[in-house]
Amino acid sequence: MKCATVAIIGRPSAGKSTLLNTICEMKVSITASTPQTTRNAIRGIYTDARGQLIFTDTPGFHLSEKTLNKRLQDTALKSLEESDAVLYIIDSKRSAGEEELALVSHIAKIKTPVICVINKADIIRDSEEEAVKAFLAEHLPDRPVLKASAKLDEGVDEILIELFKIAPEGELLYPPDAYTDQNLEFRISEIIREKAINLVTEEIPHAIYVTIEDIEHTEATNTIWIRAAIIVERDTQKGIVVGKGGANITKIRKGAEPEIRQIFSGKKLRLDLRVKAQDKWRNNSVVLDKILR
Ligand SMILES: Nc1nc2c(ncn2[C@@H]2O[C@H](COP(=O)(O)OP(=O)(O)OP(=O)(O)O)[C@@H](O)[C@H]2O)c(=O)[nH]1
Repeated sequence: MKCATVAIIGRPSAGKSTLLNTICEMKVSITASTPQTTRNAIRGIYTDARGQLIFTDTPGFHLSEKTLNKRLQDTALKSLEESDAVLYIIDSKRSAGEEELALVSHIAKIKTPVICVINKADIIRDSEEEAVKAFLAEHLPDRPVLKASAKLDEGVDEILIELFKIAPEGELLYPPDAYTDQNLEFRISEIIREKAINLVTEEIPHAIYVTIEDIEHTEATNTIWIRAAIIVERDTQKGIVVGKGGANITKIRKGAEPEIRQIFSGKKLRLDLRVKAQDKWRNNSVVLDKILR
C-alpha cells in the first residue's frame, strides 16, 4: 500500500478546489468564481487499490500585507514542506505575473517532489500552453508537467498515476471510505459560506465568514436544527447579504439546505441563518485563530 500527503498549491482561482472535488468526487472544498475563497488547509482523501492520497488544499497564494493574506501565505508554505508531494496548479488562462514568480521561486526551493499541472485545458489556446510550458521549463526544470481540466475531469487519472509513483509505502491513515477529515461544523459553515459568496460581488466575499452557533437534534420530530451566523465587516454589507426583503438570505438557505441534508441523511433539517456585522474581523487575531485552524 502507498500513502502520501499532497499539498495542492497555485494562484487564486487556478482551480485547486475544483481539482480536489473532482478527485475526491465529493464536495470537500468550496469553489467560487471570486479568487481567494479557500482559507483553510482542508483535506480531501482519495483511496483506491493503489493506496491513499491525503490532499491539503492550500489557500490561494497572494502577495499582500493584510493580516489575513499573510496568514494564508504562511499556511500555504508550511503545508508544502510538510507534504510528501506538491501538486502545483497553473491557470493556463492567466499570464504569469509577479505573484506566480514569487510562488514558483518558493516551490523551486523546497525538497518535496513537485508535479506541475496546467489546468483549464478545456479552454486553453496553443499559444497559452506554449507560454506556460516555457515558464515551467525556465523555473522548474525536470519536474513532470501534466495538462488537465479539473472541471471536466480530463487528465485527472494521469495526475493520480504520477502521485502514486511518488507516494511512499505506508499504511492507510484514514478508513478507505473517508473523503475528508473536516469536522461537522466546519463542513456546514463552508457550505453556507460558498452560497453566500457566490451571491455577492466585489469586496464583500472576502469580508464574509460563517460561524455555527448551535446544532441540535430533536428526537421527537427527528429534526436537526442548525443556527448559523454569516459575519460581515460593516452594517452596509449586512443589507447586501440579506437582500431585498430577505431575498438573498433565502437563496443562501435554499442553496445550502440540500447539501447539508446529505450530511444528515434521513433527518429533517431546519436551518436558521442570521447576518451580523463585526468590525475589521480580518485583522482580529482571535477571529483568525478560530477560522484558520
Ligand atoms: N474552464 C475551466 N474552468 C475551471 C477549471 N478548473 C477550475 N475552473 C474554474 O475556475 C474558477 C476557480 O476555481 P477554484 O477551484 O475555486 O480555484 P482555487 O484555485 O481553489 O481558488 P482559491 O480558493 O481562490 O485559491 C471556478 O470558476 C472554476 O469553475 C477547468 O479545468 N476548466
